[in-house]
Amino acid sequence: MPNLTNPVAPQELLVVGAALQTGIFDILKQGSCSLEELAKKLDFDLRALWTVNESLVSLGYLQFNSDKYSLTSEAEEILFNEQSDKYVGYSLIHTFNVIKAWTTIPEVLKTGAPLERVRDQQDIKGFMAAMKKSAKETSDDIITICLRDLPIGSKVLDLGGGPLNYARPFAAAGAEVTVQDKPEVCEVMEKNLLENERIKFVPGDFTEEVIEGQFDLAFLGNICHIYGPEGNTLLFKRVHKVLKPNGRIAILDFVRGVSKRAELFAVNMLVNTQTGGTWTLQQYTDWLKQAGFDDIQMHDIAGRQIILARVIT
Ligand SMILES: C[S@@+](CC[C@H](N)C(=O)[O-])C[C@H]1O[C@@H](n2cnc3c(N)ncnc32)[C@H](O)[C@@H]1O
Repeated sequence: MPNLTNPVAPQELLVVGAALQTGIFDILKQGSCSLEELAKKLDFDLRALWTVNESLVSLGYLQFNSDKYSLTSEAEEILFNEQSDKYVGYSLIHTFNVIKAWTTIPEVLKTGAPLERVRDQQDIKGFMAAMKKSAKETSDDIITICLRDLPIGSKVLDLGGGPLNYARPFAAAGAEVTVQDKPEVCEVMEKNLLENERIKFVPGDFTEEVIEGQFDLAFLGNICHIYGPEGNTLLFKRVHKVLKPNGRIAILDFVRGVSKRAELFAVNMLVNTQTGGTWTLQQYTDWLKQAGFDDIQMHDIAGRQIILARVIT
């Protein structure tokens, strides 16, 4: 019986995460395969694949009938049925990658820098799915707070908004949304836009430049934890330049000293980024003021904080 929440079985998470990351489940979703067919499609070692597959059979994710492996109905539900309460889907790849990264803490403690890792398309898919899952329950409240008192049709810049978790509800609320994200993310996510969605993708690294414009609101959702004090101050200054007089900046993140998750989440940033971490309200206030913002307010939404500030005119 699959049980991904069983805390005494991290091995289950690791073997299922690896099978999802490497595409074993994706191929079996298309139809059943013999060991040899599956090994050929994925270019895998037979003994290794047999060992992993048999462990997945014992855990209830795969079944083996008439010399072929296929997904069990429970695995289909957990991994592929977005309507199910049990759905975990590709976000599991992200969990798998987080675990891999956290095992490097001993090395990172010595060097202070994350270990080099190459991320493939499957990793990006996993990351996007995890972001979607975490935004699902809170996006409506966040959009309401951000757009409060702004006119319908406001221009919104969503920095790092590639996963579309907030861009979509902003657009549905009547805003005209521009998303700036990394080119590789834009390439994957632009294909998911629906016809007539008022969202424009602009590929580009915002640590180099922020797209020009005159925006009513700049939304920085879960990006300030990726960068350090210097990077965030610079980013806020760049954002200030592309906002209208009286324009608003909204920062969504775990604020250190307020969110119960901030300290532990900072470890994830330690093992994955050069300068990232979680920051206090005082730090955000100082950086925002240095960049020319004032009227700073903070709201709590389900354990995350949203900080709003206004361009001083
Ligand atoms: C943690 S995700 C947050 C996604 C979304 N804003 C949300 O809150 O669900 C960070 C996003 O910022 C993007 N990002 C990070 N650094 C960036 C940079 N320097 N330039 C452009 N995009 C960046 C990533 O590609 C990713 O899509």
